[in-house]
Amino acid sequence: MSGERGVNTAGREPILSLHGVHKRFGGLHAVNDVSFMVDAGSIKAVIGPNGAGKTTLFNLIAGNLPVSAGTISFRGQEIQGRKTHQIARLGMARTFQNIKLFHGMTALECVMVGRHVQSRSGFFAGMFSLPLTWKEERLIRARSMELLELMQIADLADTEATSLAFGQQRAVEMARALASEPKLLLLDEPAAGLNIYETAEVARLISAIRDMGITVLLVEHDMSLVMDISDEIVVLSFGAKLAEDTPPNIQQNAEVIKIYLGEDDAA
Ligand SMILES: Nc1ncnc2c1ncn2[C@@H]1O[C@H](COP(=O)(O)OP(=O)(O)OP(=O)(O)O)[C@@H](O)[C@H]1O
Repeated sequence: MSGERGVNTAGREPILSLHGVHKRFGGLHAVNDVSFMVDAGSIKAVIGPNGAGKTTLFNLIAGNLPVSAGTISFRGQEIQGRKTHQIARLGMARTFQNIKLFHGMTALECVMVGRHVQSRSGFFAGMFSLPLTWKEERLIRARSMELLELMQIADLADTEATSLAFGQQRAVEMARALASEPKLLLLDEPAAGLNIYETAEVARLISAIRDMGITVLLVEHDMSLVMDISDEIVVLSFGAKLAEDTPPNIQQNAEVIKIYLGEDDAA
């Protein structure tokens, strides 16, 4: 098959494919006929001005919202219409634009809850504190500590998560998402609210996650982060796909430049 708009799709191995995806909220067409693929092992970014439909698209992919039309295939299975926990069990994890950590839990405990999705006792045991076997508990704790080490916050394992600095909370959230051992990680604005040093650290972490063999799809406003780490970029404008290409080509795309220059907070 030949590629569309600058991207060669021949011989690709998508882990995620969207075909003709629509989302309407009453009269508002928030996502309008969006199609693209995410190659296994790649980092792909979705960018676009405020209100372009990026978060809505993430919510459709992760099952937080039902699609109005179209298909979403993940690891060879159509997932539109499935529940979030069913999609999570297929190997998808996500973080949220607004960090969602549990009050009263340490950083380590937050990551361990993420791990319960994969444990034999399962997600509900994690949520309702049903007893895990001693062996399961020990393995989950050890793996969760490894993830905190990967995120370079192992020394904060016993600190209450919501009392951590913002950048550290993002690292906990990424570790929690990784704890379910996803094949695809969705990151919704991982650099939002971070300073340039924390953003550089997040860029390093995302590349490290990809190097672990995990595919990454991210929504992000920080253009230098997106251009640095992405293999490909999808640009949304008013819910529709405006462009899909490599970072150098997106930077030179006249239509993309136009929508960003027309925006007050263009990067
Ligand atoms: N639950 C909802 N009900 C009605 N309208 C919604 C809902 N969620 C999003 N929208 C609208 O859909 C459009 C797309 O919103 P969305 O949050 O997906 O954009 P975005 O690209 O993620 O924006 P931002 O960069 O500001 O986060 C906006 O006009 C928004 O107001």
